[in-house]
Amino acid sequence: MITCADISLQRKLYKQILIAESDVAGYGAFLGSSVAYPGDLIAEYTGEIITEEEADRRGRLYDKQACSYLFNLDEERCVDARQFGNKIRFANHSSKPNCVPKIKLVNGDYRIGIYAKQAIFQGDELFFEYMYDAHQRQQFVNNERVDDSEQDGLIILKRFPDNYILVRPSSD
Ligand SMILES: C[S@@+](CC[C@H](N)C(=O)[O-])C[C@H]1O[C@@H](n2cnc3c(N)ncnc32)[C@H](O)[C@@H]1O
Repeated sequence: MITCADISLQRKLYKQILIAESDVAGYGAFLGSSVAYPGDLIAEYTGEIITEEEADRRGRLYDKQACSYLFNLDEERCVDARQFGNKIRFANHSSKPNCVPKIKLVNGDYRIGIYAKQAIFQGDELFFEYMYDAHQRQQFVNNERVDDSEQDGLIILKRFPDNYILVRPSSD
């Protein structure tokens, strides 16, 4: 569902996010700020806006690698965060997530805000529910992620050396 913009997305009032090894799969995104309250904007899911056709083409490749950064914007367009996304693309899937994505119309553009569903504390891993197909959902359920050297984190991290912090903060 598309809803109207909120000020926090318009003003890019994002929380700090850290990347570290996930508790469930590969790398994950963790809250670096002290706390996020329900409804707070955490981050914006950014990337390349591509057509459904291109998403299908890339999706077949990503399926083979069992690692996808595609996010369906609407029936015709998709956001691919693999090459040009930001840290929130490392957020993993959960059926009981602490975050929820919302598509907002901001100054005529559709943007994807990732919002806190509940109170989230510094060092907590961030999850949202992916809207992938049944086959991929089953892979998550079975935890059948196949490792791929290009998607294992390090190559991507080298491409964006300034954007990533590989130390998980202590939650003490
Ligand atoms: C957007 S990436 C998330 C970051 C990823 N963990 C990484 O290291 O690059 C999405 C991919 O992470 C993996 N993934 C995400 N959530 C998962 C889960 N709950 N169980 C198993 N694999 C998951 C799948 O391979 C999925 O295609």
